[in-house]
Amino acid sequence: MDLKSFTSSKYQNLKTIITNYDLNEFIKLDSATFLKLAGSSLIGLGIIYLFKIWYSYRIFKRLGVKHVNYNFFYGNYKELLERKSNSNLIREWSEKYGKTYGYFEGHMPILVTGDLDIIQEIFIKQHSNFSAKKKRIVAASDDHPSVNLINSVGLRWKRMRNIMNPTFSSAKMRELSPDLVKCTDRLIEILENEQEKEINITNFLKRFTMDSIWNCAFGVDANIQYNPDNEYFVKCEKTFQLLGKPDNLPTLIGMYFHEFRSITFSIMNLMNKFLSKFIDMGSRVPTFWFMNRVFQIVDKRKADGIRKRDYLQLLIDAEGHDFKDEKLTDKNFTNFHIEKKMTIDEIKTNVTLFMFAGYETTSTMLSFSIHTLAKYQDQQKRVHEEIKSFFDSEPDSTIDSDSVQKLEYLDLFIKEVMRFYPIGPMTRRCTKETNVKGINIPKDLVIAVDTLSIHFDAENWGPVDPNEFYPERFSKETKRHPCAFMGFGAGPRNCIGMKFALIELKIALCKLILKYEFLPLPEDKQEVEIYEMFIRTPKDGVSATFRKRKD
Ligand code: HEM
Repeated sequence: MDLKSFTSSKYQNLKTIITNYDLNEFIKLDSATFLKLAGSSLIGLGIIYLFKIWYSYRIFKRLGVKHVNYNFFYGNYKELLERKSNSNLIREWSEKYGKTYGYFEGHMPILVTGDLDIIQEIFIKQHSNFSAKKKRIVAASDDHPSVNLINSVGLRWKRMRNIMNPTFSSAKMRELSPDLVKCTDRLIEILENEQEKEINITNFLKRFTMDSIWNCAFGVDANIQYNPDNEYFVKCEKTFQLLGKPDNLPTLIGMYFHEFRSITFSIMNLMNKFLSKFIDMGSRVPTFWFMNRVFQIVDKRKADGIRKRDYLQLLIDAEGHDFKDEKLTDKNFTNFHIEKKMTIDEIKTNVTLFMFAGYETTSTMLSFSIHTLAKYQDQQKRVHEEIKSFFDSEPDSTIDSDSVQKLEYLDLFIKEVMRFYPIGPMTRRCTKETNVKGINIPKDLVIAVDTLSIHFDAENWGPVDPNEFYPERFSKETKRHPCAFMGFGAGPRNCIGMKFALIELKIALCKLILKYEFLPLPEDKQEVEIYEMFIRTPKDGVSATFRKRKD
């Protein structure tokens, strides 16, 4: 008997007992008997929950898949929390257990895989059966009104993605390009005073990225780069530092009792609503400040009726009422009519997502790019030569979203940086039981991709040693597996902001490299220490010394 039928038969028995019980007798119970009854019910529930935990730990045995040794209740959290990078630990496990195996976060099983064919099945060929991602530690239920694109499931995800895809088209990028150039010019100007001394350039790149997002996504020019104490920057940066730290009760509940993640979220939401009546939550909790600020921008834009040609406007144009997503069934996504509409809650939560998904990722990739230019001086020379000769020989071309896309070597360089420094494991959650290459993946099982192993596997990236920085390996002539490069994920649910991120990176790098030369790194700065909370970032930022070019 499986767990579902076991629980259902127990439930039926309980129902019969309760139905046959005489209510008058129940009312007559004295308090001692009542306490006994309540106590035994609690013990009963505890036993059922313990049984559920025990049963969860057996999953990989049932699937015929190896798993990492675990402790009851903690699962593998002890090892995970001790490490600065989950990706590194997962890579070590892969060396020991093979390409596909399991581990446990608390008692939540995670199936890890570095097998490209399995990934292709899950991320591309059968993606509608894996239409969810791993839930955040404290997260709304899948059908909550405030769920955004990253956390949405099934047809709701499909509807939102259909609406949001055109907001990242080449035409849209052309419109956003002047703002990106403006923000880059500010960065160049500020760096002028920092020449010929070692600085932590990550701090400057972070402010640049945030400036770009406030301008391009929300239409707000908040003077972030010129003032390090700018409220917009400080509050948003704090939001990222606080997210997901395992030192508060809601996070601990979410980690060890993953079934209660949504309930914890709802309780926190209710508490926030209640407390907001008495205290200014925005001034105490940076995340609330940020959300409130963005929500005000949306409300004001709607109330004023002013139209802007930006990301937010496209979402506002898709506003609709009284529509429903069909439930995900066993057919694939293409058989459904999907409304191109979003509720106002969805608009707010998705415009906020631009910051959550685009800020740390882009500033981190920019930091790693600068580190690589300084570390590999021959690469810097090549990239510089290409940019210089392109813009010298095409005097009419200015640095914008179109021209930077014509620089072939710069493109290879950025991809190789992203191969070297992938942002971390990416996940899918199974939404319908599916057999993938002989493994019968049950509904709700989370699958995590071991990106680090894939990106450094000689089978995927040879013949030149994958530990060598070699951008030419990305040249069009060399055919690779479609899932070998996971820098922006894979399949229809890959990174929606990829085009925006690449253009931003390219505009910034073109301008920086044309103006400044990054000097070789001292011996002790050759390697960057990685820290991984949500994504793999340089722990203490990236150091750089640069000077104005004479040529
Ligand atoms: C260099 C910068 C960036 C990197 C390396 C990056 C990387 C990624 C990766 C690896 C994923 C997961 C893909 C998958 O699971 O298959 C992802 C998803 C996503 N990214 Fe990015 N990203 C970057 C910039 C951005 C920007 C600027 C935005 C702005 C909106 C953005 C928005 C998103 C969203 C919304 C998703 C979820 C898509 C979905 O679930 O449908 N990203 N990104």
